[in-house]
Amino acid sequence: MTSVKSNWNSSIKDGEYQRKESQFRNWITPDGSAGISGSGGFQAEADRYHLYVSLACPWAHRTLVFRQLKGLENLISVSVVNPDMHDIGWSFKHDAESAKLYGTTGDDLYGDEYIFEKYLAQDPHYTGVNSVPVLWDKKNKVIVNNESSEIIRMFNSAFNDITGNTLDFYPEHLRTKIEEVNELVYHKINNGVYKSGFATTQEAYDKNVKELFVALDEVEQILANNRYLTGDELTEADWRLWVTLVRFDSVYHTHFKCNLRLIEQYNNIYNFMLELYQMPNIAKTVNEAHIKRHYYASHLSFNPYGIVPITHKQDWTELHNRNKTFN
Ligand SMILES: N[C@@H](CCC(=O)N[C@@H](CS)C(=O)NCC(=O)O)C(=O)O
Repeated sequence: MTSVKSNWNSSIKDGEYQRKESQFRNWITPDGSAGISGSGGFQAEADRYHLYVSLACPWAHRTLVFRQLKGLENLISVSVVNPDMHDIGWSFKHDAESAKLYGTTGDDLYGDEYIFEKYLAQDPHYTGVNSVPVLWDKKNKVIVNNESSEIIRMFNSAFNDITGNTLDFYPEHLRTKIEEVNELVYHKINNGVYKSGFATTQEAYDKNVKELFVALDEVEQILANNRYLTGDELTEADWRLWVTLVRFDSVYHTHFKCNLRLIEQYNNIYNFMLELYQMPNIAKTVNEAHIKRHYYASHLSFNPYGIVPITHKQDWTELHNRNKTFN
């Protein structure tokens, strides 16, 4: 059928997981001028752009969160892949049951079967990673961008004139601080859980899992003294951490062997997680069944029977203590 291979095993070097660079780096801008990278021609418009996501993927999750925060729900449409990802990557397998359980939609725009078809449509010789999220231009039928850290920055400001939503999660005066926190959170936590879980040597696992928990201790301390990671304003840095937190106790702790502690055991981090979860329209971006099914049933080399464990229930709607601590 295809020579496309989508497998985390192909990204291992010296026992350690190496995340590959995203290749499509165009920017949507208010007037269609070129952004920080890539080419111009992608003007912010209602109903022109589309997101392809998995609800399991923390990187894709960031883009869904920003779609909500910035009031883009009616402007940017979404398709959700099937949680099971095997050799040829994300599929659009979809029926009434998967829709109900995992929120799948199929490729409701083009009827493709796999995500890789989007990439091959851009370049029949494409050999990069067939990842989600994909930000798609419905007008020109091209991929705009497949790097979530950039997609959230576009969403943060490019559509402001259309939506009138001027909330700013990357404010000028906090940028240095945000970048500093992102650096720690990305390498040691967001990607740290993957580097722990995908390690194929004891050394690589030991190193990464230790660094992960040192970083979590550091974050716990920051959140003891500050409501949010960069002070008293909620920024992209917080949301970038949060997508990993909501997957931690049910997946990373067990599946990726990040089991020194649960997030529930960190007073500040856990309450911070609850506070963000309870913000308007955010809870609906979390699909626990899709998350668990993806990780446990897709990485069969280290969970060969694809058994999805029961994980103990947490009530994320319970009262958090952040208002009391910081008023
Ligand atoms: N740099 C990308 C990373 C996205 C990514 O790694 N997505 C994973 C799912 S969590 C994926 O689709 N992987 C497919 C593959 O590795 O073949 C971003 O942040 O947007």
